[in-house]
Amino acid sequence: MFKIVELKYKNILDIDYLEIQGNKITCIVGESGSGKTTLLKLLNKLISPDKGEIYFKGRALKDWDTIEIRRKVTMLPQNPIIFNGNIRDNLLIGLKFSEKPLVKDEKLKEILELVSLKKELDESAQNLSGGEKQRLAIGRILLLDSDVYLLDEPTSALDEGTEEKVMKAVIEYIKRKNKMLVVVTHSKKIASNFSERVVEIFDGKVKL
Ligand SMILES: Nc1ncnc2c1ncn2[C@@H]1O[C@H](COP(=O)(O)OP(=O)(O)OP(=O)(O)O)[C@@H](O)[C@H]1O
Repeated sequence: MFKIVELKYKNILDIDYLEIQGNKITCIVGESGSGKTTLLKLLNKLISPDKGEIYFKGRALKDWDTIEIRRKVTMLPQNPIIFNGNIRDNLLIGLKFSEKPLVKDEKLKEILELVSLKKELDESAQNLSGGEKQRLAIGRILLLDSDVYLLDEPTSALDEGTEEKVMKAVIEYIKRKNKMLVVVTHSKKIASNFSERVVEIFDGKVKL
């Protein structure tokens, strides 16, 4: 679904060729500062390559309308924003921003259960723990029903058991809906247990 050809971005990334298939769960691993987040931002057209081309569904990203691409490809940043208001507001805000139809509480409760967040929709989101906020943010983007999800260390604040449970549920959900998933993770366990392909970035290059 993504194809990267002779890409250079500042002195951060230098990728000769990389294909990321749509029907596989892909994990991106590599040491801190190697360029993983930068790669996700390029795929989401938040930044553009200095040289080379990225293709999405066979068409160069530069030829895609930015708004169209963001509707299809959703990136969850490492430190997602939690807005003032309650859990319901925080789940619905992504749909509001992207002008998609809102959903009923029943659906919101389903999503909370999926991300193992045992909280009421009326509870304030500001008091949630770091790991709970991460799960709320995962729930928020799952509601968007995008074609592709790019998750940047989505479960880094969770204990190992919860991390596994949440990743398993998210992956099942994404597979069931035929979506594409790319996850940046530091967890070797997540990469080995859940990914169908591991891409290692080392000093801005894809390690072969
Ligand atoms: N806009 C920018 N301008 C200059 N340097 C940048 C920019 N963005 C990131 N960098 C640098 O590029 C390198 C790669 O950053 P990136 O965030 O992609 O790494 P990462 O692999 O995701 O790291 P981590 O695992 O710590 O999140 C880092 O050295 C970072 O400081």
